[in-house]
Amino acid sequence: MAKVTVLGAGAWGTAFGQVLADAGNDVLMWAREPEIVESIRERHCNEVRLPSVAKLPDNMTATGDRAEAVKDAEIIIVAIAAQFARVALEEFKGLIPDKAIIVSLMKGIERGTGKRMDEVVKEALDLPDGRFAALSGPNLSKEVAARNPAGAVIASCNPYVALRVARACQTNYFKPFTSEDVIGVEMCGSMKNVVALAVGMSRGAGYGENTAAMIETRGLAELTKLGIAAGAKAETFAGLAGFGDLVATCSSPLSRNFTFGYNLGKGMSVEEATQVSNGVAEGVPTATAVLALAKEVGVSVPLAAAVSRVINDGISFDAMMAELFGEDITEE
Ligand SMILES: NC(=O)C1=CN([C@@H]2O[C@H](COP(=O)(O)OP(=O)(O)OC[C@H]3O[C@@H](n4cnc5c(N)ncnc54)[C@H](OP(=O)(O)O)[C@@H]3O)[C@@H](O)[C@H]2O)C=CC1
Ligand SMILES: O=C(CO)COP(=O)(O)O
Repeated sequence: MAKVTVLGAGAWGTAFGQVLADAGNDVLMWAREPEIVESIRERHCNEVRLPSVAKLPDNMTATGDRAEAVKDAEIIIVAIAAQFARVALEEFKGLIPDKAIIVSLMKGIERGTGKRMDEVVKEALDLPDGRFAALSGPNLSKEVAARNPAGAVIASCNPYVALRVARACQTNYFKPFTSEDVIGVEMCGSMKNVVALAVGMSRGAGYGENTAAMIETRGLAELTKLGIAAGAKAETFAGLAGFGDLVATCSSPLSRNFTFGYNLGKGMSVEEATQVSNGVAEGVPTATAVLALAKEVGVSVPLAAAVSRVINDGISFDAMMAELFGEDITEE
């Protein structure tokens, strides 16, 4: 078993920390707020970000000190809101042990650069490809925290790294699979959030299964096309990180993206929906960020463009659908 550090004690960082602790690792959480550090270290809970868990495992503790957090770590998990990953990780540059493996749990595209989280993490830490892995899948944090059976994909260009991470997080309720398709796993995780926003909007606007199914299907086609153009493998989009996570995120009120979309569909503004959100809705910045990436690789992303119109220009869901439908008849 390994010494594992989790950077970011949000809902998913904490729930995944528990998976790692259940798998027998020594888990050290790093958080920037003293009250979260104190709550995990002294009372074995995270009342702020994961109140559904009454007691975290005893082999899980926390620190607010960056150097202490990573100094002995063999595996370092990054679970920070995607738009802040670069700035947060730059503070750890130079502190990370030479052989440590870095695993990203984040699902987003960086605004301003259009970069995936694998690119952001490697740039921020000056990390070689072979020490990086991305973990993604249908993993609603509250369900994983309740130890409901779940699966995920761990992707790395280095198969030994993927296997090492998989072994470190395998439990009787968490089933990891490995992959070499880092780009595919990253693209699935970030783009499904944009689709979940749109499905949430349709539900909030009062529409039923046909509308949701159309958005999910066309959304999967769009993210597959974009992902392949960015260098991903087609089969990844039919797997846990792709279709699997799309289904979970687009169907559950536990998803912050679905809920954020639902509130927009009911008529809230972006500001109002942000205020009532209980965690980061990564699809909001990603919907716009992905447009830069799509332009760069020459792929049209009508759904992401439409969602970004709702977010940036405040058009309604009905207006968004009217724009998406258009008048042209095209091949599916
Ligand atoms: N929740 C889920 O079900 C799942 C989430 N994910 C992904 O994991 C990532 C994290 O999600 P989750 O934990 O749920 O999100 P939360 O909103 O619960 O937590 C976000 C985390 O990011 C930290 N953070 C934000 N800004 C900074 C900063 N400038 N410096 C340092 N830390 C910062 C927050 O710290 P602070 O508390 O101080 O704000 C917090 O620990 C996201 O990319 C998400 O898409 C993936 C799978 C499942
Ligand atoms: O990624 C997730 C489930 O796999 C969590 O989705 P939200 O970030 O929308 O809560």
